[in-house]
Amino acid sequence: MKKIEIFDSTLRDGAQGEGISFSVEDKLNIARALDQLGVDYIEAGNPGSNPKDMEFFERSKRQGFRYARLVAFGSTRRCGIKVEEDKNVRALVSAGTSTVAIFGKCWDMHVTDILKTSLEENIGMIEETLSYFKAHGKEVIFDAEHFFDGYKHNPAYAMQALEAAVRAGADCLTLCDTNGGCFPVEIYEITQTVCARFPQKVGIHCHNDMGCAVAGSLMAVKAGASHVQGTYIGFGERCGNTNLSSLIPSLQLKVGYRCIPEENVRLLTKTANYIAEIANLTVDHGMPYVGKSAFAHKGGMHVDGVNKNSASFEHIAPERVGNKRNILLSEVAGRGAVIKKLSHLDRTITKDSPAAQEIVDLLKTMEYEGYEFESASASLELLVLKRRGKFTPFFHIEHFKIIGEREQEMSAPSSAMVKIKVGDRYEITADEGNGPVHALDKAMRKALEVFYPALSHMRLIDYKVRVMETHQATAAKVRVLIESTDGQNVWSTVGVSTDVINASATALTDSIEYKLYRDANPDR
Ligand SMILES: CC(=O)SCCNC(=O)CCNC(=O)[C@H](O)C(C)(C)COP(=O)(O)OP(=O)(O)OC[C@H]1O[C@@H](n2cnc3c(N)ncnc32)[C@H](O)[C@@H]1OP(=O)(O)O
Ligand SMILES: CC(=O)C(=O)O
Repeated sequence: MKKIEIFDSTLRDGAQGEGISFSVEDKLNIARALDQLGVDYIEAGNPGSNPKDMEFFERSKRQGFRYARLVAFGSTRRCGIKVEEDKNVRALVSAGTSTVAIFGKCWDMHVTDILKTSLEENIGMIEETLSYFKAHGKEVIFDAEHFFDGYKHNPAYAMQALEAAVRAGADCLTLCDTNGGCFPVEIYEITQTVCARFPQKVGIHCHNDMGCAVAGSLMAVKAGASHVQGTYIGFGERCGNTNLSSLIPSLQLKVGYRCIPEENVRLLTKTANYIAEIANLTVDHGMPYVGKSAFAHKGGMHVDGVNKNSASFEHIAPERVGNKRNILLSEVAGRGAVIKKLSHLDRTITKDSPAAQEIVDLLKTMEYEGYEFESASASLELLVLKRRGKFTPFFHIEHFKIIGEREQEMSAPSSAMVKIKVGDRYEITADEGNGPVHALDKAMRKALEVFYPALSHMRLIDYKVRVMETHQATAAKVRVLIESTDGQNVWSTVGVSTDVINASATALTDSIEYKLYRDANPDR
């Protein structure tokens, strides 16, 4: 099984992504997670750039890594000075890593227009800087910046830059599609030419400006590259970098290369969510392999197919990458989906029983009226239980009244009064809140906690209102989606009405009923 080295730059190129700002602690936590996953290199920053990166390298000297080597990143020396006079070079040495990644110019236009120096001087900058690090006993990865664009404009000069790196003893020649504008087929052809010319290890570093970074990297591997750089969930400068959480399983599960230890492949999804959490992002639902929707099936025929043979609509088993299958119920579902998702509520329902068709019809009618059950499965379960006569109400709301004030200075501008019935007992309570829904939520729970103390552990974590039929302006129907938790489980409910308070009351009632039902039926 051929080994492909994985070089993760989440902490360096990833930190160049808009909106990303890691603390030193964040960086240490991400580095540990990447090491646990088993990547070969963690490019952790640019010590000449800022004190945070320098502190990271200082603190990581006390940190042992099992699989990964830490890499400090920086450029070739500045023009017209000696290597040892360059403060970025000195910072790289003091970072103390055994591996450095040094980027150097390979596109003649960059030498003349950006560095504003001669083509010969740039070749000297590459050779002297890399030689300096080799003399300091470092493993040196040469990041051949803009290599593909440079090669397309002046192939002889781009090759001269690589030759300079080879003369200096570079351990790896990483070809960069810095502007992310090359087609995968160009990357394939040019990488193949480089691999044929140089016996050294060849690497690839792609940016995603055409949405082709993973494709370009896969093509480079096919052409002979054995070292791939990227960021773990793809964020980085501009449109980001090769997404390693897509690339690793593609190479390892489909082509048979070894990128990370086999037993760690199932950590891919967990690692993606962990890094996203630290970066204050959510993993894009549609992200290949690790996204929430990567194995979500919604179309009725797809769900039917997956029920019969999961390979019919899944390119790999989700568990292999630590993800899971999700069946979504909506107006595009069929009986197969209903059975898969809801038969645990009533074991007498089979695909051919009239009840299955009744539920499908109900679902489609209610979605036509504005409900959306895909993100409110708790409401759907309650609906089915009620229709099947398997639900005994825990309470009944006799009525409620909301009073709102426009006073700016009031601490709680809304109040709610609620009368509920539990068995043959009544409870009337009132409470106030920041707005009418908040006040209603508090008043309802205050009344119900008298009978069901466990409700004190429950709270709302998300509240969304979507206006439908906007052309009807303030008379339009609204859909309210509520997400609740009791610290152990999370569930979602929905309400629809032309009155936002009524829609909220429906979603709130479902949310409380669902909690009480789950507590009373723990094995359900
Ligand atoms: C393709 C890539 O992603 S490369 C990495 C890019 N990453 C970053 O830039 C993040 C870290 N950068 C920084 O913190 C700062 O840019 C620093 C500290 C490195 C430099 O800051 P400053 O000295 O103020 O320079 P500034 O950022 O304005 O300009 C970059 C300088 O580097 C030079 N430079 C760019 N690439 C190279 C190179 N490969 N080799 C040598 N010098 C280079 C530029 O010519 C320019 O030099 P000049 O100031 O003489 O015109
Ligand atoms: C080195 C690097 O980050 C690039 O060329 O894109």
